[in-house]
Amino acid sequence: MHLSVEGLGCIRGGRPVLENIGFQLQGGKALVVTGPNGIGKSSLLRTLAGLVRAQAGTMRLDGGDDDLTVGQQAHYFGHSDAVKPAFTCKENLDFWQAYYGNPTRSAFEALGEVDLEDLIDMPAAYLSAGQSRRLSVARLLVCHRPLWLLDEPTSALDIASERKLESLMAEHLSNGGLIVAATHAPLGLLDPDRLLLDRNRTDDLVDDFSDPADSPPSTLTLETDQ
Ligand SMILES: Nc1ncnc2c1ncn2[C@@H]1O[C@H](COP(=O)(O)OP(=O)(O)OP(=O)(O)O)[C@@H](O)[C@H]1O
Repeated sequence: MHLSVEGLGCIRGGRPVLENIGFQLQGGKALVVTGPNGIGKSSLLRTLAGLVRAQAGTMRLDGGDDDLTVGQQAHYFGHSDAVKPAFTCKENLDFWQAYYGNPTRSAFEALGEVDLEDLIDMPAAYLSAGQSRRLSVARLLVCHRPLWLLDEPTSALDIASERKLESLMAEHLSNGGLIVAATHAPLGLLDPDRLLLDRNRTDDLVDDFSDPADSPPSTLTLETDQ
């Protein structure tokens, strides 16, 4: 499987946020996306997920399902946990499994992986921030989707849960899956490709009060091991 992104651009709030972003990612590899606040890391992940419209460019998952978009073949793990508070942990995972299809682990098994099995019948509203994040991690495990789009996945996780996420990401990659992760923190991924989003320093041309986030990232550094 191979993810190919070329010339990708998106507009948010009427302003260009991403322009001409491109990268290639082989199955079994992770791409770590870094860059300063507001540069467009989350926007890139949301565009890949199909949650923000691509204004320009193409994205393709070769070796995937030609009838599905890239987003339909991806787990999107965003800043907010995709958790329904009135549902129990099991009901949340059962919902996603029924919605996504391609079941892999049961809710009980997935909760066991993130050490939440004792809370299987607890309404998600009563979970702590870290427990809710772990429930979101469990969502990745109940259905197979080859591409994981992870936005700051370790936020709110304790050290043990970070280590667990590391091993789950490694397992996904060793099964030929792909990961695109936006992060400010090390994720413990072995030998990932890297994409740095940055702007050219054209501050002389910009008045003192303009927000640097007003210009889209125009410097793109891509390091691959391919
Ligand atoms: N829903 C939205 N509507 C309009 N503009 C948005 C929206 N979400 C983000 N933006 C703008 O898009 C730009 C990129 O934001 P984005 O969240 O992608 O950055 P980021 O690199 O992920 O930042 P951070 O490191 O702070 O998470 C910012 O200028 C932001 O103001």
